[in-house]
Amino acid sequence: MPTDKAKESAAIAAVDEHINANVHIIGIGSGSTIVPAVKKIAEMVKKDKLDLICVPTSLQARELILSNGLKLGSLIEYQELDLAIDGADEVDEQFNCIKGGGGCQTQEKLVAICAKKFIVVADEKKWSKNLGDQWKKGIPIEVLPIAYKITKKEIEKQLGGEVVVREGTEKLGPVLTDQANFILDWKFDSSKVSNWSDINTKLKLIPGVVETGLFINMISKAYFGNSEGKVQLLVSDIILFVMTECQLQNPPTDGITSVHFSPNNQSQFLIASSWDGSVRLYDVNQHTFRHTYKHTGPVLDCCFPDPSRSFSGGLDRMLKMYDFNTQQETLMGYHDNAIRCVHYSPEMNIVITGSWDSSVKFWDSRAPNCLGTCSLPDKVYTLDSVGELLVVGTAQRKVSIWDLRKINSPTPIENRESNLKYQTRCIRCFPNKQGYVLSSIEGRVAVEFFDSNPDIQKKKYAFKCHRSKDGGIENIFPVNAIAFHKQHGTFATGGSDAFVNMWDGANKKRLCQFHQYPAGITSLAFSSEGNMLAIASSYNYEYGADTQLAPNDITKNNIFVRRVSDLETKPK
Ligand SMILES: O=C[C@H](O)[C@H](O)[C@H](O)COP(=O)(O)O
Repeated sequence: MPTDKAKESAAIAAVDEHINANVHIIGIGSGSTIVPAVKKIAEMVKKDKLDLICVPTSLQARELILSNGLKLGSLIEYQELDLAIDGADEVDEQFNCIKGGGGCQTQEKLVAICAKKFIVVADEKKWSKNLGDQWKKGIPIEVLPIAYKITKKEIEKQLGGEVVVREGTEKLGPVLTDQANFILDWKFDSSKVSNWSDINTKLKLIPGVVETGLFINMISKAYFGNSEGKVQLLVSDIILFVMTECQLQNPPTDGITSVHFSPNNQSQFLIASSWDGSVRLYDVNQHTFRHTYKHTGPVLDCCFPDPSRSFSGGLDRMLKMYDFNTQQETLMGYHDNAIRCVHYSPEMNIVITGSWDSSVKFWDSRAPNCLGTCSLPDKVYTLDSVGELLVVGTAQRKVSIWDLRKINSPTPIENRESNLKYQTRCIRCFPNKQGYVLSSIEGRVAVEFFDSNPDIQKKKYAFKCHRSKDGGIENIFPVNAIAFHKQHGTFATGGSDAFVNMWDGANKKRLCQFHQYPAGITSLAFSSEGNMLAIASSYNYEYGADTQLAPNDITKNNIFVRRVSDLETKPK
């Protein structure tokens, strides 16, 4: 259902941003939008071993906390909450909010005032210019049962409009709140209201009123999701940024090996190569699939030197160039075994291929012309270049560094061994040309430097990631993908645990973790502007036929395009 998707994306974006190891006591709101938020909180608590106590705003919230295995607290024990996350019936541009459409007010407001931050999650239809533009059911007001007729009369007398006693649907008579009070819904003429704070004060001064569903000046941040999974974030009546996560339609039908945005600040297009033998072109802005071309076997890598041309190679050993404008393909040449890596060096304007035939070849990007070949000690698994430097990772944990200015008579500048004990999976160079990040199949990442000066070499380090603990057993996942954010120098890693982490390598810190994707992450790419991250999620055969252990739905191959913010990608 589109609304469910909208609610879920808002809930997940808020939880992703606010729940971490520094948060210990939180308020849990009521309604339908809070349901995916609590599910996500429970996942994070389990995965990151968070010590979190949840204070409910209603009986529904209490049940939600308990059924998701979270620790329950109460306002009797805790009056200082790190934050509260709750749904809303309407939020206006002044940050006023109506709540209580589902029958809660007093407990919700108590939780909200105890929280240092009050975070609202809702679908985009709840966001309006003025209260009452969207929400037509009136302001919910909790009143003492004995006083309901008096308060109804008094509200109508003082404020005009019409007050309706909220009735149950399956049982005759007024609805009871969690505090066993009645609810009046005050239907007002929004054109006559200019100051919601005054209205709230007037309502609260009427005898018999316990609490109102008007939340004035209480929201710290509000997240609004839409049916495409876009989330808009509202902070003090300014839209700070738009976070988008959309899933591309018509994804590859088998494992996705590589994704790349078109370069030069024209990130409208994205290409993806796959084990299904295809290279697909998508228009990211329009969310449309544009075109595909085929190889005669699985395609293991591709690159996108300009918005109209791609290069690709795979098990059929061929390097192909494809022009999306003319829809013509050119066979550039062959390797003696599968082509595992296809990379474009913008600085040298050449295409570089690495193969399981233990060689790397350099290609003229304009014509089928091989410019040089270099021999490697073993099968090439990964390569990347920055400026004139090329780094190649092969089987047997070998790493060699080459000078791209000498491709006619290539000899390595340096041969190294990976600092990680297990097979190399991915290497990506720092945009500042000082080093590279290398990941292995054993949930670990190494940060390495080119300069052999011992003082610089002292700075290298490695860290564990993409691991989880389950009943005392540590699950360790391959780190398949690395992508640098060129503007901030930070990087993302994607693992077979289906998670994407953002790292600040210089300060040795994790910046954030996105939600878990349906299957392992096989490729990541930032757009050249740094505002989007493409995330390929597909089964990578780590579990062979024993797919019981594999995360979620291994039959799906998906490409997600996430609009990323500075909050997620910039060093703090
Ligand atoms: O009384 C109910 C609460 O105020 C809810 O948080 C509010 O009605 C929004 O609910 P939903 O998330 O189901 O739209």
